[in-house]
Amino acid sequence: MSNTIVANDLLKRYGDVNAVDGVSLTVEAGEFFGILGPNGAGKTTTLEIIEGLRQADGGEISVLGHSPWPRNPALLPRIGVQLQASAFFERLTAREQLRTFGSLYGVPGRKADAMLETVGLGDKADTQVEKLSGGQAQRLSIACALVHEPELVFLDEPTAALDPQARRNLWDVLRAINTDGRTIVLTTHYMDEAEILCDRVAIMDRGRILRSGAPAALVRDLDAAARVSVSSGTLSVDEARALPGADEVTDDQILLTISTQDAPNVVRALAERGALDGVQIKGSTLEDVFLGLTGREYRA
Ligand SMILES: Nc1ncnc2c1ncn2[C@@H]1O[C@H](COP(=O)(O)OP(=O)(O)OP(=O)(O)O)[C@@H](O)[C@H]1O
Repeated sequence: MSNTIVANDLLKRYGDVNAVDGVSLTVEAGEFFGILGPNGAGKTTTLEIIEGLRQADGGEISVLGHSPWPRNPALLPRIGVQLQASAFFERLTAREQLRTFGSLYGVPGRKADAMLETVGLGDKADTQVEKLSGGQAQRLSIACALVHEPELVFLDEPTAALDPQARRNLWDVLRAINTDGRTIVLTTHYMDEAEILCDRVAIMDRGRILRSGAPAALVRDLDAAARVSVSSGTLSVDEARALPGADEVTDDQILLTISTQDAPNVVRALAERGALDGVQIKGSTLEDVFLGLTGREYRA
C-alpha cells in the first residue's frame, strides 16, 4: 500500500497554546483513519494543516505526494473537505446546492444528483437548504465534499450534534464511500464512532498523538480489565471480592461491578452461587485506552 498522507513533527502554536505539538502520522491509500480526542486536543488544527488550509509553524507534510502548503491547486480536485461549520448558498434547494458545487469541478448535473441519492437525500432534492434538519444538512455538506469524486476525503466531526439514528445512517454512508476505494480521514470525539468506523485511529490529547493503531489492537495492548456486573444486592461486596479472579469491586446500589482479568472464571463462580441476576459483561474500550494513557477519564 502507498502512503496517501505522511506528516512529520507538525507544530502549530497559538500564543501560549501548543495546539499541535509534534504530530507525526501516516495514512495509507484506502484507509479509514480517525483522529480521536477530546475538545481542544488539536484535531481540527492538525486536519487543517493536512488539508492545506493552515500553515504549520514546523514539520513536514506530504499529501498524495505533494505539499499542501502554499495552497496547491493540483491537489484540490483530488481531495474533498468537509468543515465543521458548513456554509451553503442561501435559498438554493439541496439539488441546486450540490449541482453548483459540482459545477466548480466540471461535474455534470446528473452526477451531482446521483451523489444526492448516495447520501440518502434523494427525497429532499427540492427542499431549500435552510429547511433541512441538522442531519440532512450534514449529509448535504458531505455530498458537497464528495461530488467531484475525490480520492481523499477529510471529514471534521461529521456526526457532531446528530441524534443517534442520524449518526448511524451517516456511518452507513461513510462506510460505503470507503468501500468504494476512497481514503477517509475523520476527526471525532466519539470513541464508539472511531471504534466502529476506523481501520486505524490516532488518539490525540493536548496537541500530541498518544498512540495510534487499529482500535482492537489498542484495546488488546492495554491488557485492561473486563467488568462483570450483576444487580446490586445479588451478593455482598465482600462476597464478590472473595470470588476467584475478582480484582476491584464497586457497588453503586444499582449494579455491583467486578473488575477482572479473568471474566470467564468470575462468571463461573457467580453461576455456582446462583448470583447471575442481571449479569452484564463489558470488555475494555478505547475509553479505557484513553484513561490508561492519560490517567484522566475521557470527556468528549
Ligand atoms: N485560530 C485560533 N487561534 C487561537 N487558538 C486556537 C485557534 N484555533 C484553535 N485554537 C486553540 O488550539 C487548541 C486546539 O484546537 P482545535 O480546534 O485544533 O482542537 P480540536 O481537537 O479540533 O477541538 P474540537 O473537538 O473542540 O473541535 C485549542 O486550545 C484551541 O483553543
